[in-house]
Amino acid sequence: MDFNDLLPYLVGVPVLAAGVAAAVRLRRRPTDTPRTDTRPAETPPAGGAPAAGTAVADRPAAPADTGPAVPDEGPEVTGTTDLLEVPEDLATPPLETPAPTAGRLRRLRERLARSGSPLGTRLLGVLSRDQLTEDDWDELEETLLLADVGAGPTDELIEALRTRVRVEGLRDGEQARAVLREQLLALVDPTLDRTLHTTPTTGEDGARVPAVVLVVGVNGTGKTTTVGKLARVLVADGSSVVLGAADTFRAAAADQLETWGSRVGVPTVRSDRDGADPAAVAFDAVRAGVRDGADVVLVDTAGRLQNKAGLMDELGKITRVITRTAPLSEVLLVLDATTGQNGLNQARVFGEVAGVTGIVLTKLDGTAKGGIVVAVQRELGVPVKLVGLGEGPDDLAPFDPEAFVDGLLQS
Ligand SMILES: Nc1nc2c(ncn2[C@@H]2O[C@H](COP(=O)(O)OP(=O)(O)OP(=O)(O)O)[C@@H](O)[C@H]2O)c(=O)[nH]1
Repeated sequence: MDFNDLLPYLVGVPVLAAGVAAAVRLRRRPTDTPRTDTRPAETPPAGGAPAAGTAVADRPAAPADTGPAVPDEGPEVTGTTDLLEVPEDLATPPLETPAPTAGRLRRLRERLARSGSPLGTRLLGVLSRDQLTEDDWDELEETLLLADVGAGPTDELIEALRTRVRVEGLRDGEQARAVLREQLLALVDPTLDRTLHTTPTTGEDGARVPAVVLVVGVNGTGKTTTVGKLARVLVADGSSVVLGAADTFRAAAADQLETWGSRVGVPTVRSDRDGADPAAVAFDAVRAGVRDGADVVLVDTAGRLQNKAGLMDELGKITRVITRTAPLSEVLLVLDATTGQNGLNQARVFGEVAGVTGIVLTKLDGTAKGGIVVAVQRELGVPVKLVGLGEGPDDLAPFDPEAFVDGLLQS
């Protein structure tokens, strides 16, 4: 799906329809209490036995005790998720209507203006001077490096600008702006495919399989918030969504996710046991998505592991367990735009272990250092697909290179 195609005419009807459908699904298999499984966390179930006592709810529900971890290898794990009965008066909360995504990136202008003089404006200030001296070129270079553009892309841009100034000359500010805009755009690379793959596929047996989006990144970068915002975007687009709260490290993360989902009628598969096996939750979420005929399953993860080997183990296991049921459509790496070089180091590690297909750059509203967009794309060789522009529920925008560069060059 291309978010830029998001239909401005989307209003409450599809949202309400999705919400009602979610509520109906929740009541399809009522049980009096959540299933309880008291087996120890690391004991693999006997062949084909349930993997985890995870629960599905579209609002915070009674804690479900979590069963054992999903065996990484071994017998196939069969349907495991129990559904909680939702009391009638709670089952139909008022649903919100997410804002259309078209044009959201325009908000970047005002957010960037609040967080200081954007990179493009500072560059333009130097480039518009009469007769550029070597000191001016040094200043341009320093500005780019301080904005986290990275050494390689900075050299490229300076070289391209020097050539254009030499060949064309810069007559006035307007021309300087046009040249800078063109060169910044080339650096951000409008040719990269930024489509977010969220279309269901058909399995070998002909069955419909939801698109599965795995969201990874270190803690605090905004993963859970991004999953919640993305669910809203998808619902606005008319897709049915299931959330998987595989960030089992922080119990509140599941509550947070469930709250995001319930606001737009999207169910959340979760465990309330701290430290439950994240792969078990991810597995159950995907199975719930298949069973309910969902279009997309979004899986939130913890990313707290201190070393690369641990991270590789955990993400590897989650991936293997998910792909027993459905292929991964996207692995989105969430990065905090304000963390600069540190964020790049994280990106490198996740890029190596997680097979990242797209980057979500959050907190772009909190920095005028837009250069991180360029640096991280170069570092990982994958495009920035979405950007976070604030803490509001609809502050997630599809990344559009032109709108981004225009935001940087605002006067
Ligand atoms: N300003 C701003 N804040 C954001 C943005 N995205 C997320 N946040 C905030 O960042 C904080 C951390 O977000 P979470 O979604 O909890 O981060 P997380 O990566 O899931 O964290 P863990 O669950 O601890 O791993 C929250 O206060 C969010 O509101 C954004 O685009 N802009």
